[in-house]
Amino acid sequence: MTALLDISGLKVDVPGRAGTLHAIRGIDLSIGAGECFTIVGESGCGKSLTAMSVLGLLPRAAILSAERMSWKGQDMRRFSRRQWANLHGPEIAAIFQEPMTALNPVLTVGEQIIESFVHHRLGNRKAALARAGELLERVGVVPVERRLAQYPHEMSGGLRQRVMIAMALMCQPKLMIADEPTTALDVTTQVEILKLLKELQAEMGMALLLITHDLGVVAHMADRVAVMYAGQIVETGSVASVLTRSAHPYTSALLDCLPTRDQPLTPIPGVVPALFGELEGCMFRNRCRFAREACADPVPARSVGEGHVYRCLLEANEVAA
Ligand SMILES: Nc1ncnc2c1ncn2[C@@H]1O[C@H](COP(=O)(O)OP(=O)(O)OP(=O)(O)O)[C@@H](O)[C@H]1O
Repeated sequence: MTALLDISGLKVDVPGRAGTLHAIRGIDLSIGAGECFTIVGESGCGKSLTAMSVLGLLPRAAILSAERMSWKGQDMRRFSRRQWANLHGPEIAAIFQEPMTALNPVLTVGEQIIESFVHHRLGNRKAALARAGELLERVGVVPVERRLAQYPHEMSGGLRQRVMIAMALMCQPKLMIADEPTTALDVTTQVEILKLLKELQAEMGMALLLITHDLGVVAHMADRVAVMYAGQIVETGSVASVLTRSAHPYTSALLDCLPTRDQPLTPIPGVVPALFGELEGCMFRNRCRFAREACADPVPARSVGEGHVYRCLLEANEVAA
């Protein structure tokens, strides 16, 4: 299968007063048509900057480099402003944690939802409104006529996120990036929105890059997963393999801290190290119960089998043992 998105050796540095932050440190990522790929990890590990890199929307100060970064075979590193603009909507669309920041408070939902369809000349205003109506109906923002005339603040958080989803689907993107799309919502609404996203992904045949800090979400939604820690992918593979045969102590620790009925959420002790200066060896070693001296040296990538890869000195079955 040819990948839609194919990235290798992606790095993002953010220079600042305290020095240069090495926020993303050489990650590889490939997403095929129609698949659901998740990136999971704790706050600050670089998930959002990865999404922003793919969208060409990094903060101005950030410096991106990559050995390869291609969209359907085209080199994204050489994209002009116009090419990025052409990508947003018909190729890649995105939804974020807080829809209110993405929606314009002074425009009606109707005005905003048709904007990219009209901008990309996919049809006139009437065709755009017809498509918006169909999509709003599909995502459950009804009655459509009334909703189109409303302003974002007149809707609940869950409804606003549904509007964002409909808006992202207007130009039939090949890939939807959903960055923590349900984190700001209550638990019941979270489940509904995730279910909706999964259904729409199948109906529209689009790929989904879902960013989350929740391995439970990964288990329900994804085909493949990349576990990120301190700007690197420490383990990746099919969800079935990574969740049942986790080989990296960080993945295993994330799985152990999932809340259950009898056990409340238990955080992983310790904190993510600051990503400044020379960074050698495994970044998880200061929190890892298996850490040894050699963990301060560069860590090779090892295979568990069938595309399941991890970066650790331990043998694949040692974490579970
Ligand atoms: N605009 C920015 N300027 C400076 N540093 C930034 C900027 N955006 C992100 N960073 C830093 O880059 C690192 C990665 O941030 P990122 O937002 O990608 O993490 P994340 O995994 O998405 O976390 P969260 O789940 O909290 O959003 C963090 O250390 C963060 O402080």
